[in-house]
Order: sequence, then structure tokens, then C-alpha cells
Amino acid sequence: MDSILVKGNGPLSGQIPIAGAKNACLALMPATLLSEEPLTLTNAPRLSDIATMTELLQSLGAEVSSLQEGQVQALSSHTIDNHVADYEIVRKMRASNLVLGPMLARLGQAVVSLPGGCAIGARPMDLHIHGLEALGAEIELKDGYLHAKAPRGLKGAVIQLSFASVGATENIMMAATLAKGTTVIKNAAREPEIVDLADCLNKMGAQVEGAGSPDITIQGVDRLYGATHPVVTDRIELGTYMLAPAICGGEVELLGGRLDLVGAFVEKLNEAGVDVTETKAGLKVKRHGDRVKAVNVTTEPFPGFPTDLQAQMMALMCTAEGTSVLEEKIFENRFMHAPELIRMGAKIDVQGGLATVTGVDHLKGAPVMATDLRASVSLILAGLAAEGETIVNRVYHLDRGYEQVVRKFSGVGAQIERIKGS
Ligand SMILES: CC(=O)N[C@H]1[C@@H](OP(=O)(O)OP(=O)(O)OC[C@H]2O[C@@H](n3ccc(=O)[nH]c3=O)[C@H](O)[C@@H]2O)O[C@H](CO)[C@@H](O)[C@@H]1O
Ligand SMILES: C=C(OP(=O)(O)O)C(=O)O
Repeated sequence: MDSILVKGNGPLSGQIPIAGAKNACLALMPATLLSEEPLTLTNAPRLSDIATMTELLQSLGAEVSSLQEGQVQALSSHTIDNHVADYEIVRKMRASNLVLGPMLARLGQAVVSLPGGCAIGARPMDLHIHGLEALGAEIELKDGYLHAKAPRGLKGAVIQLSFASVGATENIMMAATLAKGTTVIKNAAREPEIVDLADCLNKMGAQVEGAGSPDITIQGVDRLYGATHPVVTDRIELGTYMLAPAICGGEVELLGGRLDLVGAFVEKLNEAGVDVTETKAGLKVKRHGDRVKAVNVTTEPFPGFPTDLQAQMMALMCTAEGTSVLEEKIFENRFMHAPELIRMGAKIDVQGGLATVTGVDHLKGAPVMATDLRASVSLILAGLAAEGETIVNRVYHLDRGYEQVVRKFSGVGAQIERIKGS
């Protein structure tokens, strides 16, 4: 298995291009199942998660091809001849569950394996199920698969989510586009990826209003059409690379970066002593002084501080002046990077959903293990700030969500290389 070798680094400078969002693309791709006509996605990221979604859609009968080095995804679901999303594919990725709503709406039936319990938390699907049941679906769990059917078609309903789940909002929103009548999702997730999906569905002929607010209204239509849609910028990749100059010093421009995607995160960077300015091409990030100041962070649904940037922010706080408290409120088990950072000399005390981090003068390079996607990249960031060499093992997690990670970091002067495993 491959690993990543990172050497402690001085200040960084240059530009990093930010890709289209993995999490937006993983919701946009299943939207193809709603229409017989082609869907073209531009600015798609080149990631193993996208390859997994491609494999899943193809297994259902969709045609998916990549053009222009994979950045354009041409999808067509003219014929869907299979309604079973197989465990062997679905287990690889949580977002596979996003085929459930579209298949149910298009075919009136879907059998979807429960996605594997990811290490960051239990991640049940009750909100997806209750929402689709409110639209008239009958769903039961048999042999590890959700068997869903809507023999009389789906019917609009008012759905109150007890938590603003991203995936449940996406699944219900897609299903509701072809339901009879009006659906209102209350306490809907407001993430930019939700807005991007709604924009794309509307281009396909859907009538979705209010995406980005807590109430989304979907007026069902008889059919959806073909469309072309650019995937929104990846705010998590953006935030991750914004932390590189924050942790190493220097000045880096993130091409395609947008402040509206990372508002709460930028507030925390500013509080820590990191300047973020808008440029014509994106965002420029520069650290004041030798060290950042400790800041407290609480993860929340958008527009709050994203859980997907918590691990990377912890890496920064490990080198800050003072003590910070990081509170993880979205996932119950998302501090697995802490013991790995401790191997590198970090001072972290985890108690339930709270991590207290006391910054140290210098981290020290060490062999570490990537436990999940964002944990992996937090270890790279820590490695850049550490004395000596850090080897990050199990990097397949990284390939799920960061395209050309070595090229992007080394393009701004970081000493990083991928070591091929056996
Ligand atoms: C592919 C994708 O877009 N992944 C993102 C998406 O995941 P995902 O869509 O899985 O995240 P959710 O917003 O659904 O989950 C948030 C919380 O709600 C809980 N929950 C969710 C659904 C449900 O039916 N029941 C339930 O209890 C989860 O266990 C978790 O504690 O949003 C998360 C929160 O911003 C991000 O970290 C993930 O990167
Ligand atoms: C948790 C993440 O992804 P997923 O929901 O696909 O597991 C992530 O992108 O950080």
C-alpha cells in the first residue's frame, strides 16, 4: 500500500487550483437516474469516490464516461435495467445511498445495500427512510438491504427533519422532483452542495425553491430533461489548502476559492492571526508572525464550521500559541487523528466530543496511520509543520477526496512525495 512522505517545511508560496467538490459531485451524479436524457457535469474532480459512484451507476444500467482527463462526466440513464445497488459497491462509500431516492422516483422500486458504518460515527439512515416514507414509499430492511417500493408513485408531503442531514435532504429532494404535488423539506441542510444539486435539478426541469435556506419547496413535475452543469468548488479542499500557509507560513493563493463557501472557517483563521483576502482568481492566505494563536472551534451544519475541516484545524492548533478547545458536534467518533497527532508530539486531551489542544513549539516527524479521509490530510499538514520526516500510511483514504495531493502541495514548495507500496 502506498504511503506519503512529508518533510518539515519552511514558508510556502505560489498557487493551488481548487477542484470541483467531491461531495457535490457525488450527489449530482445520481441525479442522472431521474432522467432518460444525458446529464453532463463539468469541473468534476478526479477521485476514487467518483470512480466508485461511476461503477455503481453503471451497475444499474447508466452510461458514464469521462472526457477531458476526467473533468467532464457524461452520464446517461436512458435505460435503467437493474434496481439493486449491490453491497460490494455500496459498502465502499456512504454516498452510494444517494441512488435510493432517484431510483425510487424513476422506477418505483429500489433495493440498496445499507452503506458501511464509517469509522467517524454510526451514520444511520433513519432520516432518509422517514422522508421517503412520508412521500409514500414502503421501505423495509432485509438481509442488509433497504427494499423500497412506491407502487402508486410518490406523493408530495411536508417533511420535518429532526436534524439537517445533508444526505437525507439530497435523497428526499431528488425523489420529490418526480413526486405528484408539492413537497416541503423543513430544517433542510443548507450546505453549498445542496444549492448546487438544486441548481442542477432546476436545469433539468425540476421546480426546486429555497435551497440554501431551512425550507426547501419542490413542486413535482412529470419528467426531467438533459442538462449541463459545472460542479461547485470544493470548499473542504479549499479550506484544507488554506491551512498550508497558516501552518508553514508564507503566502498561497487558492485559485477558484470563494469566501461565501468558507465564511465560518475564515472567521476562525482571522482570529488565529491568518489573513485571507479575495483576489481576482480566488483567495490569498498569509500568516502573521511565527505562530498562530489558539482559537476554540465548534463544528456545526453549514453555515457553521464544517466537521470536514475539524481534523485539519486540529493540526493547526497543535502548533498554536495557547490552548484551544475543539468541539465535534456532527459525528460522535471523529477524533481518530488525535492519537496519531500525539505520536508527533502534539498535546491533546480528548473527552467525549471535546478535544483540548495545547500548542507546542515544534511537532516531531513520526510514522502515522491515516484513519479516514480528513484525518489523512491533517497528518500531512502536521508533517509539514514538524521537525524531520513523517510517513503517512494507508493513504487510500486520501485518494477518495484529494486529487493530485502531492502535486498541489509540492507546487507551493512543500517537500512531499508518494512512496509506492508493494
Ligand atoms: C458525501 C457527502 O456529502 N458527505 C458529507 C455529508 O455526509 P452525510 O450526508 O452522511 O451527513 P449527514 O448530514 O447526513 O450526517 C450528519 C449527522 O446526522 C446523522 N444522521 C444522518 C442521516 C440519518 O438518516 N440519520 C442520522 O442520524 C449522522 O449520523 C451524523 O451524525 O455531510 C457531512 C456533514 O456535513 C459531511 O461530513 C460529509 O462529508
Ligand atoms: C466524511 C466524508 O465523506 P463521506 O460522507 O463520503 O464519508 C468527507 O468528505 O469528509
